[in-house]
Amino acid sequence: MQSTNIILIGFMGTGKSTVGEQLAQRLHYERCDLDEEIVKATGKTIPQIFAEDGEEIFRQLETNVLRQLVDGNRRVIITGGGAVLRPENVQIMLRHGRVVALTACEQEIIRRVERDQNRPLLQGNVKEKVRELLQARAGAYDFAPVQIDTTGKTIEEIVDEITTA
Ligand SMILES: Nc1ncnc2c1ncn2[C@@H]1O[C@H](COP(=O)(O)OP(=O)(O)O)[C@@H](O)[C@H]1O
Ligand SMILES: O=C(O)C1=C[C@@H](OP(=O)(O)O)[C@@H](O)[C@H](O)C1
Ligand SMILES: [Mg+2]
Repeated sequence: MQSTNIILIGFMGTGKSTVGEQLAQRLHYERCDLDEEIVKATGKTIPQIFAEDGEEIFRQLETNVLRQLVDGNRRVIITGGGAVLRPENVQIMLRHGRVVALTACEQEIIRRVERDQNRPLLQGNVKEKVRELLQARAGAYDFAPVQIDTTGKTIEEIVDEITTA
């Protein structure tokens, strides 16, 4: 595998943060998580940013952090599920790394995110929110040349697939 950045995209709960950590360890790449960098930069949690500043500010922070992180090499850049919504971000990703999309079926996504309170867009009826957002974002992750279905796979199997893709 060439030395460059690997950029993980995918809907919430597809395992970007979990897989990214193992992938970075395996390849001896630096692990960079957009959400974590935003939290560090603002001193606020993600739900706090959404509640106090709104989604638009969060999206701007996401773009700013993405721009900074791609300016490096041998990084596993873990994005949040909505980072692909800005065409500007898609261009940055394609220009600066190998973009890998993780997918999972709807039931599996719901099972994985159900008990997590950290996703402001999924508060309330999680099943309904996931269904609505999956529809609204249909096709948004298709631009990645590598697509990996994570349903029923272990993290190790997914990392294997990414490193051999
Ligand atoms: N392949 C997998 N099989 C089972 N559970 C998984 C898998 N990948 C991630 N998870 C679990 O799903 C939840 C969401 O994973 P996370 O890595 O936070 O996803 P994302 O960053 O894409 O939102 C976590 O509890 C994680 O342990
Ligand atoms: O899909 C989204 O819009 C979001 C996904 C989250 O990251 P994960 O995909 O890691 O859950 C986080 O960035 C924020 O809650 C918004
Ligand atoms: Mg994540």
